[in-house]
Amino acid sequence: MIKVMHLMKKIPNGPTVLNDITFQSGRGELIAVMGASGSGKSMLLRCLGLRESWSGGSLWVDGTDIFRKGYTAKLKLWREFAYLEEKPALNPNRTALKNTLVGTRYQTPWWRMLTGMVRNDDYMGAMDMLEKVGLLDKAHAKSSTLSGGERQRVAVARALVHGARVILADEPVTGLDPHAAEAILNDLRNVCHTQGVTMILVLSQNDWAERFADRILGLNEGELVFDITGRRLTQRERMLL
Ligand SMILES: Nc1ncnc2c1ncn2[C@@H]1O[C@H](COP(=O)(O)OP(=O)(O)OP(=O)(O)O)[C@@H](O)[C@H]1O
Repeated sequence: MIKVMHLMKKIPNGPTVLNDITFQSGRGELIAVMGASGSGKSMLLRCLGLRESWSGGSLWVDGTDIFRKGYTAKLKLWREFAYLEEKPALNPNRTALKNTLVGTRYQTPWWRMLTGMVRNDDYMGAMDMLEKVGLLDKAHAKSSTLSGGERQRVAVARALVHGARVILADEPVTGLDPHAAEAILNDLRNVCHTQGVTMILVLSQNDWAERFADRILGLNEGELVFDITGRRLTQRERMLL
């Protein structure tokens, strides 16, 4: 479904941050990206979400070469690939439910962006999605009262309600207590497997990646040093990070 071929990112007058990254991912996979600080994890996500230009390489989604297809293909990708920052921007005065219903700029009609008006079907869809990410009991809480992890999950629910098929999230559980982090990763994995959504997450802890991800990509100094499926890392692989 997603095929990344020879992705290269060079900062103008600066370093090469990603070099010759090639991998594929299937529908409904949860993929963890691991690597030391500065290895290029955030840049990889930003490049996949087209938040950064590519210096080289090609991106194929469902058989379409995105860079060759021009603006319409990119627009489709911006709609379908949700890039979630470490601290997603939510309206603090709106409830979790309203924030879920009102999407980001590429996903929401202008009148809904301004007014927050919703239809009944949309309302039920958003409640379903909040339930799937384990937040039904917080649906009517103002987002300013939610924890960092809960806000991340509202952002995930919002992306899913607005038709995201791929979610790119940078350290979605960093800073949470281990128990909460594991519960969230469990919810996210269920969403992948039941909704056919692909998630590519930067995860800082090896054991979370090993326990929850279907695949693990390892980055070191901008290079992909391993791409493993369905098993734990070997000692040698750990040393590569
Ligand atoms: N605009 C930029 N100009 C120069 N260097 C940059 C720029 N953006 C990123 N870099 C460099 O690219 C490298 C990778 O950055 P990136 O943020 O992707 O790392 P990371 O693996 O996500 O790190 P961390 O775990 O600390 O967040 C770093 O060395 C960073 O300094």
